[in-house]
Amino acid sequence: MLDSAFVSQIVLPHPILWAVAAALCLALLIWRVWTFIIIPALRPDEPKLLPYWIPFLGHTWAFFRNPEKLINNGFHYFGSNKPFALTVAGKRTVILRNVQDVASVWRNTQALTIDGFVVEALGAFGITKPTLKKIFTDPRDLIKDDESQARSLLIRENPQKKGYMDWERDFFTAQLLEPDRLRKLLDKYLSHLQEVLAWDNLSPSYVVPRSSSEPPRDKSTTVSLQVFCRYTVSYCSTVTFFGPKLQQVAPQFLQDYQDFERLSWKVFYRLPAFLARSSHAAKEKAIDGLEKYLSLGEEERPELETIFQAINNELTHLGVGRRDVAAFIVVIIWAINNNAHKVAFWIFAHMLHDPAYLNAVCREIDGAYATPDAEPDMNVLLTACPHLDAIWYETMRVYNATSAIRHAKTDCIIGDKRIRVGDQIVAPFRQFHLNREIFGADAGSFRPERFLENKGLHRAKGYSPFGGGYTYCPGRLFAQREIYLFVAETLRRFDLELVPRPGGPRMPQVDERIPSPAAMGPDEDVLVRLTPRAH
Ligand code: HEM
Repeated sequence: MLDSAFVSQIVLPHPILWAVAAALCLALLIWRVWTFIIIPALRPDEPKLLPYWIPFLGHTWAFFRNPEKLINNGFHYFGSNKPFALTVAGKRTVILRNVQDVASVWRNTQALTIDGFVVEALGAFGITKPTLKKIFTDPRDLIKDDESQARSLLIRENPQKKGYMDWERDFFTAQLLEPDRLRKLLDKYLSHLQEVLAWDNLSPSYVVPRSSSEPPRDKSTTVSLQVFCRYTVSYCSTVTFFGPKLQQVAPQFLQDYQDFERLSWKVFYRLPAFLARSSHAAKEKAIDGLEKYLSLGEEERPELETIFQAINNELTHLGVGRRDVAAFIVVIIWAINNNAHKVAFWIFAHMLHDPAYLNAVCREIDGAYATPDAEPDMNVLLTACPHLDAIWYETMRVYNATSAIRHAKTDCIIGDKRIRVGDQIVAPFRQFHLNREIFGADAGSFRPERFLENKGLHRAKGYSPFGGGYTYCPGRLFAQREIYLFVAETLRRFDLELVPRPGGPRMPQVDERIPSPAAMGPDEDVLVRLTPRAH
């Protein structure tokens, strides 16, 4: 029994508070019925909105925290493959589930554009508003003096008078897909790879110091697989595109860039400044280094690749300041590296946990080297290494959380649903990649053999690890070839062995705590012993 004196002391909320609380609950209920039952019934041609409880906030938190889980919830809730909608940061975000709908989004370049997303992403990386305006303006309105007009590709070689961003897209595609240019880039990449994988050049940044209790071994070393992949890929691509001068004028650049890249998701997902201080600081340092490099005269950095030389020149012609140019280029360096080293990590990690598969890949790769000291034959790597192909396709299927993103400039119809101006459209490719109807009942498991059993599977509709439409990754050929070279040169030089871990071997899983706009990272590193191979 409660003490009556105690009961008399309990202060009950004032009746007015009860009334306010009841009115709020009633208003919320009416809002829910109106928004999620009445409106959908009145407007059957609109994408249905996944119900939520807090007006305005909607699905924002869940979308940034774990978009895949939220989207899966939506798929299960509606149980059909029609587009449905979320409310993210106050905007209607339409999610596509049908491969045909994605194809019609890619085709509809009149109504649907990536520009809004580009502005948001570049803004998050610190590029200033005036620059964001300039890159979408007709260049003839910005480049006025005769000398700049005579030198600018945006004026001279741009018959459709595209704004900088659209011009850059075409330029990238021409530079990175043209066979001769691609071959030259890869020749450079290979020479840097050979230099950086030479035994005496292995970097202390990924070598794990030997513990005093470990028996000394003849010529073998333990490395962190994560850092080995991140370092090697970023080093080789940076020297390929910028030459050794960048390292000379900004010796910290590579480290600063990697520090930034590790935390870049915080910038990309626009975490509040107090939660993303270290990532912004690392980004600013990387930009400092690049700015210093760009301030050299052209003759002092002759190895800067045409692609970046042109970006630097054209942005400068438009009147963009050097700091913004440097920030712009750091974003592109991020696009080049951020996915590639994670993909390489998963390929190595799976092979190390499946020795039979590793042996099969080693045998294939040996066939690409005519003699022990020869260069690898790219043609053999690309056409006569089915196990390497299969593990590449499977890694890109399972570990790539990329999406196609578009904004509606005008109303249009996708999958018989009305898309309105201002809507954001998202096609989450991983949902297609894990679709059992396309990849079989075990679509959720990592099994490269599916690509050996069905040789055309990588051409299946719904398999789009490099996106599509007018933003189809222009680096796709370079990416596949650089990773094949990295795998080939590593396996050719070293015997790879898992370092025993407490509890026995464990294949890392995707780190779900860190949201990823593309290739996903592991929840645990893998330690690998490298021993020079006897040929
Ligand atoms: C495994 C590595 C890579 C993956 C998984 C990947 C994936 C992607 C994806 C999914 C997109 C967006 C496509 C879309 O919006 O539809 C993209 C865009 C882009 N990628 Fe890659 N990429 C990789 C490597 C590279 C490399 C090595 C380069 C350059 C050498 C590169 C340059 C770019 C650029 C410049 C864009 C922007 C395209 C635009 O907005 O028009 N990527 N990439």
